[in-house]
Amino acid sequence: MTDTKGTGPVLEAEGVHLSFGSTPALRGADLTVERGEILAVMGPSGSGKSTLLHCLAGILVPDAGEIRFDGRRIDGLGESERSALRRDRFGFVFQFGQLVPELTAEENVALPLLLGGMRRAAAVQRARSWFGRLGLDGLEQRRSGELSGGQAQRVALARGLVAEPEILFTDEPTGALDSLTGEQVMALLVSAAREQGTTVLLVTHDARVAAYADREVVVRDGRVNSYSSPRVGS
Ligand SMILES: Nc1ncnc2c1ncn2[C@@H]1O[C@H](COP(=O)(O)OP(=O)(O)OP(=O)(O)O)[C@@H](O)[C@H]1O
Repeated sequence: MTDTKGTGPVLEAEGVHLSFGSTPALRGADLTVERGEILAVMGPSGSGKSTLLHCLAGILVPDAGEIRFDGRRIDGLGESERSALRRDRFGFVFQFGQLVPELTAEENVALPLLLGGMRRAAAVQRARSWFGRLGLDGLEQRRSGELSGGQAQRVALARGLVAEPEILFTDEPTGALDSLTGEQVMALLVSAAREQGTTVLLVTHDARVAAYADREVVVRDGRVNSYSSPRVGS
């Protein structure tokens, strides 16, 4: 599938509408995401940020409009194709790391590789290489209940990036952390994503979190209606 990788925008939403029953969540959302950029999606509570992220990631299917990944429409794909796309090309980190409690930290990180068909020994070895990088040395065998919030979120970050996804989708990744720990997680997220050229879509309320992005957009009433200038030097 990588032969479809082009040079245009990596992800686009055009005229996307989605309602939950009679509640309109997206009302003609347009967004273009450039390859390799770190984009913060901001906006008030209930404005449609998470719904937009879920449409772009192929989790939700819009009622109308188009979603394109690498120039190819994904909104018309069936559930199994969208699920393969999410597994093979995308990574995810949410507010509460959502580690599998029965698995050790290193098994959690290895999970996307195992789901992608990598042999267990190779997957665990690759997962382990993330622990030093994220300041998690010695925690490989812990289960999620034995980790602090910041440690668990760094494990979730390693899991989101271990398969070198083209896009990392992340929704309030530091929302459950105190501000210092949140800043550390953001700094690690940004440096790891840049190192491997992963595009990041970052939904957040928090201007301090958005400050790590190259660019910010604001969602209001289901539309992406305000663009800030790209940061100098980005
Ligand atoms: N599963 C759902 N069922 C019904 N309504 C929903 C559902 N998910 C979202 N909504 C509604 O859609 C609208 C947009 O929600 P969304 O979660 O995308 O907003 P948000 O900007 O991410 O909000 P927040 O910042 O509070 O997380 C809101 O009115 C919300 O109540």
